[in-house]
Amino acid sequence: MRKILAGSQIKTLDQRFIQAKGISSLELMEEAACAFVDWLMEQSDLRNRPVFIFAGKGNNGGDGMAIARLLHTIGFSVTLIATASKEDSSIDNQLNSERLPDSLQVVSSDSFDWKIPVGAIVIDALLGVGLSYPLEGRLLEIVRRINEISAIKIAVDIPTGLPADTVVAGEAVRADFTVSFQFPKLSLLFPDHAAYVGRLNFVDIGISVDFQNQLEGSKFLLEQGDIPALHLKKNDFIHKGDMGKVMLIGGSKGKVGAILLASQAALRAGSGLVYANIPADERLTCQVAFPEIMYSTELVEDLDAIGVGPGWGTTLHPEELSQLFQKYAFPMVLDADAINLMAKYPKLLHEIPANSILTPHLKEFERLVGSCDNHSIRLKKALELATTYQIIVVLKGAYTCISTPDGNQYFNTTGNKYMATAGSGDVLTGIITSFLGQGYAPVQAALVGVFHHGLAGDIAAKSKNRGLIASDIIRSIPQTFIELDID
Ligand SMILES: NC(=O)C1=CN([C@@H]2O[C@H](COP(=O)(O)OP(=O)(O)OC[C@H]3O[C@@H](n4cnc5c(N)ncnc54)[C@H](OP(=O)(O)O)[C@@H]3O)[C@@H](O)[C@H]2O)[C@@H](O)CC1
Ligand SMILES: [K+]
Repeated sequence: MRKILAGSQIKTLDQRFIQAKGISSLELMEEAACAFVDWLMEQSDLRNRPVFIFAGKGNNGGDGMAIARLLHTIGFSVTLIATASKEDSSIDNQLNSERLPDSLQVVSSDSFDWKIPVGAIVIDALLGVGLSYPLEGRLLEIVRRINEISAIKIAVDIPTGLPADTVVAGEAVRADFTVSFQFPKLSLLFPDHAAYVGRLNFVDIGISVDFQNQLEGSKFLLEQGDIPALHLKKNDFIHKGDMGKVMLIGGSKGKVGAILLASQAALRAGSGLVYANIPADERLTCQVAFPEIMYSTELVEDLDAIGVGPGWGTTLHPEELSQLFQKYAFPMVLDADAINLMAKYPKLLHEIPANSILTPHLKEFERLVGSCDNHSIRLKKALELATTYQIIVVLKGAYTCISTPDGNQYFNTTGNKYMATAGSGDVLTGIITSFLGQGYAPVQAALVGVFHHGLAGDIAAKSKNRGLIASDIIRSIPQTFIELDID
């Protein structure tokens, strides 16, 4: 699993890597520039446009110079706008400046006329992870102008002005695309930075995951390649009892749909037996509509896992949750109104069975821990919640973050904006409950559940776009197992 390194660690890693490989930092920069250009060439709608590259004084600027040379060589019309004098620039920046062919147009930012045609590409190579204070003066002016013009803006490594690990203070480049080298930087995953980062892409510059993982860190990116190893193997002799007997609890009158979505999702994720705990007078209709689900108004015995909360109602007595904690003293999934109930009666937090999985969206989370000014604070509080109560906190949203009792945080890479639709969270509750019931360790159930949920949403979004509804996610769950080659 890829570690998310701090901005300050990237230089160390860089140096260790070039030493171990016996290459120069200039060669690594060339690798990065090539990876950027390869990415650009793969975007068919971005080809054949004039390119304006703004280069700063550090190695991000050096990347910009190398990119300018490569694009010029393959026939792009390139203008390079340099913001620093050669003497002020980093060594590799200077070396790349010397490599620029005479035929490439280079202008100083002080004399640049800002005549950038609509539809042109603007490449931001002003500053990278070396940013050490908020933008000011001339550089701030340049960034403001870049943000005003109507062009396709692509940030190299990180939009200029964004710190690698914390929330932006002041201004930053508002990119349409960010092409980041090798390591995910934490701040690129913050919802606060959506308008700066645009569409995020990682490109490989040859530094292996093993190499990255030699550095300290407790934050990880959860990617497709990580998932198969997290799955339990099922042999050909299993029966439905081996696939877990689970119950979804919630679904008050008028909100039964929430529990039906969760129950169907649990079945589609592989559960052997699924009970939906719903009001008695809703039973008949539901039974006809969804015959694979079993219905009960009682708390069924011998369950392997439960998921509590979707559509449960907002007028519950804390005893109702306390009773579940005592009866089923195993890790369980707690969502929606179960979380709202804990926010109302915080003493319930002390009673949660260890390793239970809470799946709040941002608002539910803030009801629980108090309001947070930004995502950096939210992430800190999520980790605190997980370690204090020895639970797993799944903070839902883009790059859903899973905080674990041992202090790790995992950021999911599947999912899309079209999944922000009614019932999407209920589906996630069903999927995680299903994996818990199948015998997955709670952290595994959360990681795998979040990934499959997002992947099902990605598959559904291909044909449904903004018309995607929660049932489309459920229908796509089986395809996720096929795509990941999980039998
Ligand atoms: N392994 C990798 O990932 C690879 C990384 N590569 C690339 O290197 C980039 C990192 O390069 P970098 O360290 O030279 O930092 P970068 O941001 O270009 O400039 C730092 C300079 O800016 C200055 N400065 C700081 N804040 C400022 C401000 N607000 N306003 C004005 N100036 C400010 C700062 O001054 P100082 O803080 O020292 O006073 C220093 O002089 C990385 O993002 C990637 O693009 C690839 O080439 C190869 C592989
Ligand atoms: K940049």
